Amino acid sequence: MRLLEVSGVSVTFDGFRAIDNLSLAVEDRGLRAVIGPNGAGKTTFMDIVTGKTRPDEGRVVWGEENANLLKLRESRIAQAGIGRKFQRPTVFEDQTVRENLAMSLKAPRGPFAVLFARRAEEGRIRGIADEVGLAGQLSRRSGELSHGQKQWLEIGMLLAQDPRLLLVDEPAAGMTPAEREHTTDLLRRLARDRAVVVVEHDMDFVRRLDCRVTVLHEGSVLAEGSLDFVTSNPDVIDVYLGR
Ligand SMILES: Nc1ncnc2c1ncn2[C@@H]1O[C@H](COP(=O)(O)OP(=O)(O)OP(=O)(O)O)[C@@H](O)[C@H]1O
Repeated sequence: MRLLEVSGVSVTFDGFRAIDNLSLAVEDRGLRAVIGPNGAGKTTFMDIVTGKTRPDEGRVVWGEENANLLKLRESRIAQAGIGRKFQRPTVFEDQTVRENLAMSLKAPRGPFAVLFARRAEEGRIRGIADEVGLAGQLSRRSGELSHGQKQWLEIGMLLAQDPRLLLVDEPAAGMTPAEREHTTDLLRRLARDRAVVVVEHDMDFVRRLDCRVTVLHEGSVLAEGSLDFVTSNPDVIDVYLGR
């Protein structure tokens, strides 16, 4: 099923067209990599989807009901199921891994929910920690984690909100080879039952993701397909790889 559809979107900053008639669709499951040269519009694309930037024209529709995301505030879009992972981790360093995850879980409502909430919450926290590979780190102060572990914790914090679409900005940056491998496995696993869109510069990392690739250039889609397909496209070689 089609989860997100961006069509004919344009954004102009001070007369400069950062996004130019961009159309791009994302299915409800699976991984997608978005690549492209500096200034291609990758960050602005994510800003539009998350409601941070409003386009001048075009449509952005979401979910079964084709909800118009352009009418929703940022907080509403997050609640609708779009989670965004920025490049630098923003975990609470003085809190433990468990406390960081607990804060991100949806607050249970109602008097009966509260009675059972603690045990259920611990189960969720353990489940998420397991999923991102931090099961042995729950009691550690987050500030002591490695850079990669902080990134995984932040992904865990997003998972606590059950997103249907995860937008992940340059996850491999600053990671050791072992951390990259773990991150690739994690993203691929997460994409089994949700949509995961990864913006990434590192071609080796993209290759290991082994997924459909969208190449952006000057604010629109230049090519789309497997990595081998797009990297053999002469236009892509010209604007991105050949330099
Ligand atoms: N708020 C803004 N005001 C003015 N220009 C902007 C603004 N945001 C982005 N731009 C410009 O829009 C273009 C697209 O930027 P964007 O950050 O989306 O590209 P990118 O593909 O993410 O690049 P990078 O790979 O360097 O992160 C760039 O030329 C940038 O300078």
